[in-house]
Amino acid sequence: MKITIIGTGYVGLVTGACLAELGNDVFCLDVDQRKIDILNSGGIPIHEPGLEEIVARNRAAGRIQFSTDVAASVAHGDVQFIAVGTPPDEDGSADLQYVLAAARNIGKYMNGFKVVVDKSTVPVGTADRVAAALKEELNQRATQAEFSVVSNPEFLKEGAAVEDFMRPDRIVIGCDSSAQGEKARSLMKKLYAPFNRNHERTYWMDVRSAEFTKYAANAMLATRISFMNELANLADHVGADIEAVRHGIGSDPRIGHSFLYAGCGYGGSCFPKDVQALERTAQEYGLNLLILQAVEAVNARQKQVLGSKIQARFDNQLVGKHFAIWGLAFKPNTDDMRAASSRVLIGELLRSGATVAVYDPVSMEEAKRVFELDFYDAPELLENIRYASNPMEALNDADALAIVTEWKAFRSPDFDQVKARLKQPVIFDGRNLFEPAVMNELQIEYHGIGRSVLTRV
Ligand SMILES: NC(=O)C1=CN([C@@H]2O[C@H](COP(=O)(O)OP(=O)(O)OC[C@H]3O[C@@H](n4cnc5c(N)ncnc54)[C@H](O)[C@@H]3O)[C@@H](O)[C@H]2O)C=CC1
Ligand SMILES: O=C(O)[C@H]1O[C@H](OP(=O)(O)OP(=O)(O)OC[C@H]2O[C@@H](n3ccc(=O)[nH]c3=O)[C@H](O)[C@@H]2O)[C@H](O)[C@@H](O)[C@@H]1O
Repeated sequence: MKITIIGTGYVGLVTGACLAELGNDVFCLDVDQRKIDILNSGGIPIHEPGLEEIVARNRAAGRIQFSTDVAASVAHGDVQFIAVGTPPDEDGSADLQYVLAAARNIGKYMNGFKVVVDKSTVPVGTADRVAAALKEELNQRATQAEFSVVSNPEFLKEGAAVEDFMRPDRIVIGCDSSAQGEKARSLMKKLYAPFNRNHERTYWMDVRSAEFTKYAANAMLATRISFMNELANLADHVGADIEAVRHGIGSDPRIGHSFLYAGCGYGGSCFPKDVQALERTAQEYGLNLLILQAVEAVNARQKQVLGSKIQARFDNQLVGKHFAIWGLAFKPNTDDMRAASSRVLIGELLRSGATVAVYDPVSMEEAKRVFELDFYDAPELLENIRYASNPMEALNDADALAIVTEWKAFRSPDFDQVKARLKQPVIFDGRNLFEPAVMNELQIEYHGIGRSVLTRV
């Protein structure tokens, strides 16, 4: 099938590469010449396990091409996927300017029937706006060409994007019931057939429900995390261990084990923005989503939890103190630092007069870019960040270690070395990687999230 993907970011590039891998003829369009140049020279602009190999294999086989040529991209695909960003606007609502610009571009050049697929996460009602933008462009050209706008939200996770796309839990497709909608449905059915032959994992629904499903999923996951984080903070006070509680409740199949990990808050490009956008949608209809307001507030507080624990442990005297930080990305297996908890912690430490040595397996370059933005008002503080060459080296002469991201490489360190390098053996663990009892035996002072068991040496 001939497919065009508009936007070659995380979602667009993974979608394009995976669809090419299944034998489709894929045209990837982006407005960012730099990204297209990287892709055309054999590189990939993001860190995503397994993606580079798939892109290289399909490029060599001539099944995927990258370009900034809008007319050629519209001419290419019978199915046009819109996978551009939908960042938060100033009021938290989803900014649709890129989605609508992509739609207008399709309308400017299309001559025959096109299925236009909203892959981006977009508020309920966006498909109607995309259809209106297409019509407007067609009217301006006095051209009549048929189309159908389909909602096919994406549920992949960064760091596991290829695996998630290739082996989806579910495929949600929203089509309308017009003749064009039926035509679109049969094309989408054909396109997704290799993923689930009997379509046992495809959920067909109306367009608005499909749009809503995406926000409902992210909002539910964010809610579980904030709920557990709030309980973890209570566990710290009452002397319970949130990890034991997590196992205890997760074994109830009505609750399940996934996404119940307490930590130093959720980040990334999606949960924060999608929770906010859903709240704004509700406000447009005069409704307040009270649970989601609390989810956001709890998460904002949770991102400060490591900083607060460190302040308390050092009696609010951080001037001249030095901390090692393991993990900068918002989660493992990505270099993405959007809304990462590390940024809140490092902001707190530096602005309180401390210095830090940071280490992340892949986000070191991204960190330099991001910290310039975070400390635009106090650039002298950038001098107080040292970029370590490996996790152990980051520990040298630090007053404590703080762990923000649960990279595998941090899970079984040589604790003798950890103790030898730190000034004193103190660990603040924002992802509950270690067992308090083991830390106790090792004579390491351990501050987890909701683990209550605290040992002082
Ligand atoms: N990142 C993720 O894990 C997931 C993201 N999503 C959603 O997918 C959408 C895309 O997200 P990402 O891929 O992370 O964004 P991204 O920011 O990585 O990529 C978007 C790309 O679109 C390009 N672009 C913008 N306007 C364009 C236009 N008119 N024509 C062609 N290209 C254009 C940009 O240059 C950029 O390369 C968002 O709505 C997001 O919420 C959904 C599921 C997972
Ligand atoms: O819409 C999106 O873009 C995507 O958002 C999330 O994916 P992602 O943001 O890549 O990462 P997650 O693995 O969901 O983690 C998000 C944040 O939650 C935190 N988290 C996750 C799970 C948990 O139990 N506890 C917890 O604190 C992680 O550390 C991370 O900061 C969803 O999991 C995807 O299904 C969805 O497609």
